[in-house]
Amino acid sequence: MKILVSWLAYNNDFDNGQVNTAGPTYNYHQYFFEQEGYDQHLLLATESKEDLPITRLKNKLDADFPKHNIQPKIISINDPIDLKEIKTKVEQILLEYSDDEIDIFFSPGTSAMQLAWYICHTTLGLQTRLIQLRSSRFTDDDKPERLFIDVESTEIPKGVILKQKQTSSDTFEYTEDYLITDSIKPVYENAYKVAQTDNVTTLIQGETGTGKEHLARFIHENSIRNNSTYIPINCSAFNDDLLESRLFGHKKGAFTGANEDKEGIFKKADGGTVFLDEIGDISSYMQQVLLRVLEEKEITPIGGTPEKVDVRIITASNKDLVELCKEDLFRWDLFYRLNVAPLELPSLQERGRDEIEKLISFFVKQKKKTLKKDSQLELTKEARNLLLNYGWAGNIRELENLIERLYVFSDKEVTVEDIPSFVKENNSEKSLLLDDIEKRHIDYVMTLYDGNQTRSAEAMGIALNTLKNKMDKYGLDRQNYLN
Ligand SMILES: Nc1ncnc2c1ncn2[C@@H]1O[C@H](COP(=O)(O)OP(=O)(O)OP(=O)(O)O)[C@@H](O)[C@H]1O
Repeated sequence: MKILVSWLAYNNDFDNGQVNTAGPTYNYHQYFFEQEGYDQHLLLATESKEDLPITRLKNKLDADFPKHNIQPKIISINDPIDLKEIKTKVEQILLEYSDDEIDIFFSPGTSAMQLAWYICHTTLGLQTRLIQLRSSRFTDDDKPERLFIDVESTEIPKGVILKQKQTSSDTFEYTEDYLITDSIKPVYENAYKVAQTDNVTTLIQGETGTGKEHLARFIHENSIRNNSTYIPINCSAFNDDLLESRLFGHKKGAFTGANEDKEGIFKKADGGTVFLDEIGDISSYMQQVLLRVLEEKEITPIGGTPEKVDVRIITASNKDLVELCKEDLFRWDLFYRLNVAPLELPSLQERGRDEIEKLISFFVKQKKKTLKKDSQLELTKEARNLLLNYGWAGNIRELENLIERLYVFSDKEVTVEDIPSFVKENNSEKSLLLDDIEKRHIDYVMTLYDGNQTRSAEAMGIALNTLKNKMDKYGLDRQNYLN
């Protein structure tokens, strides 16, 4: 079936109490309903005084377009600008048509109603399209123009509930535990938005040590669950039996050694957040169990009966889950359920030297405090360069650990001798000549900006001509960087 759904436009669909034939609903029927071949128009109105107008509008449409199937539906809404209430109601309606093609006529309604459409379109994973009309007053041919609102929808679990924000500020606050540099600012900004939307499952992807757990905790702390429990668990550390028991608990006597009832993490975190790290490593059996938990919102302790839980689930993986799905090692349906709000953290290499430098300074200051040192470490230029040229396969964690190690083993001034040999060995393959470093850096930045010399020069803080001259000098060809 092909359905059109829209709200009654209480002001614009009427003119002095009469149906406005230039109004959005009438216009839609006049110009687009038959052309699109709809089977039904679900015309929504809120209770109270709108029941009369909706009948009037339906009668007029029935008379002028007898073939059009119009189904008025009164929806009980206490407050037409209460987003949470409206969203819950329209979500239920849309889910009734989950097998159908649904065109949402976006224009009529309050802004909360429009926002509810938008959220449903982007999060419910249904076959919806958002449509608005440009009034004939603004078109060349005296006919309204139909426009599709181009936003990607994602395939995600049904029943996402937006809880209204309870924090007072619109953006997150920085604390001294975080360093949010340019490249990860957008990730944290998105994570903040994710945090404001309750019950949305998040998948954080990124190499080991890039800060996935850090980000998961940030989401919990900025969510309405921040006063409840947050429990992280590394799924790869357990076999199936142990993981199942850790997550869902067990009853006394469920297996040898189960001498008493034991609560699982999901129960302990009821009302809070569970962070499942290394989710790509769980077996197909556990994938199936987890999928059921996500679908039913209930857990079954080993040897027990199902129990409802209210837990926000954040997951992370340093493996590419799409690749795992393609290789049949991970279930697509579970992937879609987890990947409702994907977040990806870049590696230190991708973040570049500038940010590595900032992270070094950040941890030098932070560790002075946490390790209760009297004086702050200072790195000689050569020592610092060694760190900047290192590969950092272990990302932020490796960098943080190294600064701690330097605090333990070095005097106030850190020289090349203090830098561990694995860092120096990694560096020795690369020349430390300034020209070579500059060449490598230009190569890196040009790759980052796909050969765009203007942006690369800007990023490096040099003139475009200077960049061109240097590229000539080092024999770097712009063509090689174009995609
Ligand atoms: N934005 C940040 N600011 C300051 N420190 C950070 C930031 N992100 C991560 N860290 C620190 O880096 C270390 C590694 O981070 P985290 O444990 O979150 O990485 P991870 O990606 O979860 O690692 P793994 O894949 O091994 O589980 C932690 O000690 C964390 O405190």
